[in-house]
Order: sequence, then C-alpha cells, then structure tokens
Amino acid sequence: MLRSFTQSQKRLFSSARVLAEAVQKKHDIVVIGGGPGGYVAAIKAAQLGYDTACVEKRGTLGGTCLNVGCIPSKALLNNSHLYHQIKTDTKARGIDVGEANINMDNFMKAKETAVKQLTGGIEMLFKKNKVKYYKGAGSFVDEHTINVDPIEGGEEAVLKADNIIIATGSEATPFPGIEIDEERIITSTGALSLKEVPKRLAIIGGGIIGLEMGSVWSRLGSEVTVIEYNNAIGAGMDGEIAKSTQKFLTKQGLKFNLGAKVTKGVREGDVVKIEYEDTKKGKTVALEADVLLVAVGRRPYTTGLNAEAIGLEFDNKNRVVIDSEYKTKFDHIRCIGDVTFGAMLAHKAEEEGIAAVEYIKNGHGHVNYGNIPSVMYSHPEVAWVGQSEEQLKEAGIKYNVGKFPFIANSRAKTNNDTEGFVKFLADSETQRVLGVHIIGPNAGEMIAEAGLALEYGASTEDISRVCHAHPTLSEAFKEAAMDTFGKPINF
Ligand SMILES: Cc1cc2nc3c(=O)[nH]c(=O)nc-3n(C[C@H](O)[C@H](O)[C@H](O)COP(=O)(O)OP(=O)(O)OC[C@H]3O[C@@H](n4cnc5c(N)ncnc54)[C@H](O)[C@@H]3O)c2cc1C
Ligand SMILES: NC(=O)c1ccc[n+]([C@@H]2O[C@H](COP(=O)([O-])OP(=O)(O)OC[C@H]3O[C@@H](n4cnc5c(N)ncnc54)[C@H](O)[C@@H]3O)[C@@H](O)[C@H]2O)c1
Repeated sequence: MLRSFTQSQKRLFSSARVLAEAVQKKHDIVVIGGGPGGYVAAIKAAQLGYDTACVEKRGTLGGTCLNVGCIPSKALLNNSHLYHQIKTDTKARGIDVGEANINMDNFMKAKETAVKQLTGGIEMLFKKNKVKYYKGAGSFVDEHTINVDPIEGGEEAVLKADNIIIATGSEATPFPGIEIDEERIITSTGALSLKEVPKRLAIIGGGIIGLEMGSVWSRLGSEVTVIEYNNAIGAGMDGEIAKSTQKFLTKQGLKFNLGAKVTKGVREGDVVKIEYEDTKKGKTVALEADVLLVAVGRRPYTTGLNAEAIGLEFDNKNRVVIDSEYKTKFDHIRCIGDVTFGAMLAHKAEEEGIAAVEYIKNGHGHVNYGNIPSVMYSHPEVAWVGQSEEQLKEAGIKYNVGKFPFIANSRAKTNNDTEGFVKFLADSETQRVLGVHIIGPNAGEMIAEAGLALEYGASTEDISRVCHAHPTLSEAFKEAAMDTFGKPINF
C-alpha cells in the first residue's frame, strides 16, 4: 500500500507511526553523531548539568577519527615505521637483529586493539558522565523531535530536545567515473585494512591521507605513485615545507606526478588501469596498479538526517550553514565539526563541541580559528600552525623568517634522526609569532609550544628567553625563534 506514495509522504506516514508507537524521551540536549565533535559536546553538556543524549548509528563511538581515521592510521603509521626502522636502521646503531617480517593479521590486530580500547573508553566516559547513548540513526521529525531508528543493541525512541547539536561528520569524496570497491579501488577505509601489501599502489591526491597512507604501504614494501592535480603536495602546507616534504618522501621511495589530471581508473580483474593527463607536457600517461587509493578530500555527511523536514540550509559544498555561535537557522539547533565550515580535523571538531555547549550554557564560547594546528604523521612528522609565507604575502604583512635545522640539534644527532627544520614567521616590526612550520621528529608534539606562543601573542624574543632543557629537540624550536631577530648559537 505504502509503495504508491511519494518519498516525502512515506516519511510523513512513517514519522507519524513512529511518534505514535515509540516511547518518547525528553532531554535538554540531543547530540546527533558520536565522533570527536559529538561525543565531546555530549560529555561537556552532561558535565555542565544538562540531561544529555547522543545518537550514533555506527555501533561504536568515536566517529571517523577513532574507527576509520586518526587512530587506526596512526597505529599503522607507528608500527610500519618501527618495522622499517628495524629493517633498515639498526646496524648503524650497533643492534644486530634477525630478519624482520610483517605478520599482516597481527599487524592489523594491533590497530584494532587500539581502536577497540579507545572507542570502548568513550562508552565508559558516557556512563561516567551520565550521557544517554542511543544506538541508531537519528533523523529530524520536526525542529524539536529526533527519531531514533535503532541498530543492533539499540532501542526505538523518539527524542524531544530543547537543544540539538548536529555532528554527523564527513565521508570520502567520490571521484566521478571511478567506482570504489574497497578491495582494488579503495578509500582511506580500505587502505587501513588491506589484506596484503600491494606490489604497486597508486594514489589519487597528494593530501594528508594520500601521504600518510602512502608512507605506511611504502614502508611495508609497495611501490607508491602519487598522482596530484595541483603543482604541490600537502594540501595547504607552506610552500617551502611542501617542497621539502616532497623531497624527503621521494628519498623514502614515493613517486610523485604533479599537475596530473586523472581521466580514468578502472578495475580489470586484479589490476587497476589508470590514465592521467600530464598538464605540463600536455600528454596522456597510462599507469597500472594493483590497488588504487582515491584520496581527493572529504565531504560533509547528512544522509538520512532528514534535514529537509526542517529546511536546514546548506552551502554549495553541502556544508550546513551556521553563524559564529554554531547556530543553524534555528537558535536551538547548532552544528559542529566536519559537517560544517572549516578544517576537517578532529581537534577542531572537539573545540567546537565544547564551544557550542558553552554558548548554550553561558551565551559565549571560544575557538581561535587562527590557531588550529595541523600535523602529518609521516616520518619525520610535518606540523604547522598559524600563517604560511604565501598567506602573509597575500595579506601584505611584512615578516621575518627564522630557521634551525635538526642536523645541528644535539638530541636529533644522538638519536640519528636529523631530517628537517623548524621555521618561524614573525612580524618584522614586533617579532610577534605569526606562523610556525616544522618538519622533524615529533614535530606534532613540538607544535603545541607554537600554539601557546600564538595564543598568548608571544614574540620570538619571548620564546628565546624561555629556558629549554638540554639536550632536547625543542632547543631547535628556541634557536629558530632566535634566528628571526638575531642569530642562533649552534648553527
Ligand atoms: C584516514 C583518516 C585519518 C585522519 N587522521 C586525522 C588525524 O590524525 N588528526 C585529525 O585531527 N583528524 C584526522 N582525520 C579527520 C578526522 O577524522 C575528522 O576531522 C573528525 O573525525 C571529524 O569529527 P566529527 O565529529 O565532525 O565527525 P565524524 O568523526 O565523522 O563523526 C560523525 C559520526 O556521526 C555519525 N552519524 C552520521 N549521521 C548520523 C545520524 N543521522 N544518526 C546517528 N549518527 C550519525 C557517524 O556514524 C559518525 O560516527 C582523519 C580522517 C581520516 C579519514
Ligand atoms: N593527520 C591529519 O590530521 C589527517 C590525516 C588524514 C586526514 N585528515 C583530514 O581528512 C581530510 C581529507 O584528507 P584528504 O587527503 O583526502 O584531503 P586533502 O584535502 O588533504 O587532500 C586532497 C588532495 O587531493 C588533490 N586532488 C583533489 N582532486 C583531485 C583530482 N581530481 N586529481 C588529483 N588530485 C586531486 C588535492 O589537490 C589535494 O592535494 C582532510 O581535511 C584532512 O585534513 C587529517
């Protein structure tokens, strides 16, 4: 009978039926999505005294980041680095080891253990903070009502909420004409779970996913070829840093084709046939690979949310439109994380989760969008915060550059891990820190010091007057700061 009705009529019928049959629950705040944005918002809201619920349809909490993003990728990056180091870098350190081999099942199990512990940890945090967890897909019935369509272990429910926070995240952007099967033609999700090391791995996109996943599989033995449309890799890195990154990754065996426009990617049996146009030479190049990773960015995800029911507004990139207080067109419906504007980063989503709840509670909240760090977890790591040289030039801001290479840092020397440098960009009159860009071991940890400097408006002289322990990598940070207005001591 229902089959003869239109989609929206069906939705209306089903909403009405659900409302009639399911148990209605009332909460102060309902968060849709249990990723870094949603779960942090839910915990913060509960801590501030709100009766809070979080609806998540994945079956585990933690979103993209913990399940198929930050966490599994870092487990694979860490362990592939260790394997590669054991294979190539122990003799010079006086450590004789036997042959190192990858046991792929256990290699993947180590990743899964980390994911399981961390996603389970959030469920415990929900219990501890009394966040009600609904396992199911949330969809709007009206501006104050969310229907929960349960998954296994979940319960049917209709939630009434004073405030709603949308944190439904993102998904891999498809490449027109290239069909993903997550086996031979994969997204990052497939790249985190390959059953064997592909002999030839081609990657479309030289952004963070392409370079991190390329590093993992190259260390395990794949011949990795990156095909990037732009003339630089790194998707927004400072230009000099992008070039140096390409250099060290090339030394590690990755091949790069820049200015390359992919026109074909088709699976034929166990081989993927790829074609791209070399835009500099104006010719078409054919390439074969065992696996093709498509990593050309991510796009906001709102499938099944039934946003149409309340007329949520989207921009031309399908991001939910919000104001500076994370409000959609409704004062009580806010939106945070990958599904709306800004960098698609877990820590950015988390900050917004807290700020959105603070807006509800106090009428004010705070995220400094000029101070969101980025880290690429290659080896060495690449990390940056604040502005790049290109951005400063475009804004007409005069700046000084200060640099210090890790080859001149005593701790990097003792560790025999000297690739990279610290680069400061400071206002040429006041020496106020404007941006910091690092290629180096543990750059992702070191960038936090730059974040503090930016947040508190420090000058490079302020940093150079702070005593840094010896011998540490952070002395390179201090000496690069000194280089913006004077000279470093050790170089
Ligand atoms: C391979 C990879 C590696 C990454 N590495 C890093 C990194 O190292 N550092 C970093 O900062 N960022 C990293 N990111 C990006 C990071 O994962 C995202 O920026 C972050 O997860 C965004 O958080 P979010 O809460 O906005 O969305 P998500 O994490 O995507 O969470 C959204 C959740 O909402 C759920 N959901 C969606 N719709 C509904 C619905 N209707 N009802 C119920 N639930 C719903 C989804 O199931 C999902 O679990 C990585 C991403 C990938 C793909
Ligand atoms: N360590 C981290 O923080 C981390 C790790 C992984 C992912 N992420 C986040 O996940 C998101 C997605 O990552 P990503 O690497 O897919 O996106 P990205 O935006 O970082 O890079 C995509 C790259 O693909 C290129 N590209 C786009 N279309 C192309 C085409 N048609 N042909 C060839 N190249 C093309 C772009 O020029 C860009 O260099 C990013 O926002 C990233 O910040 C973060």
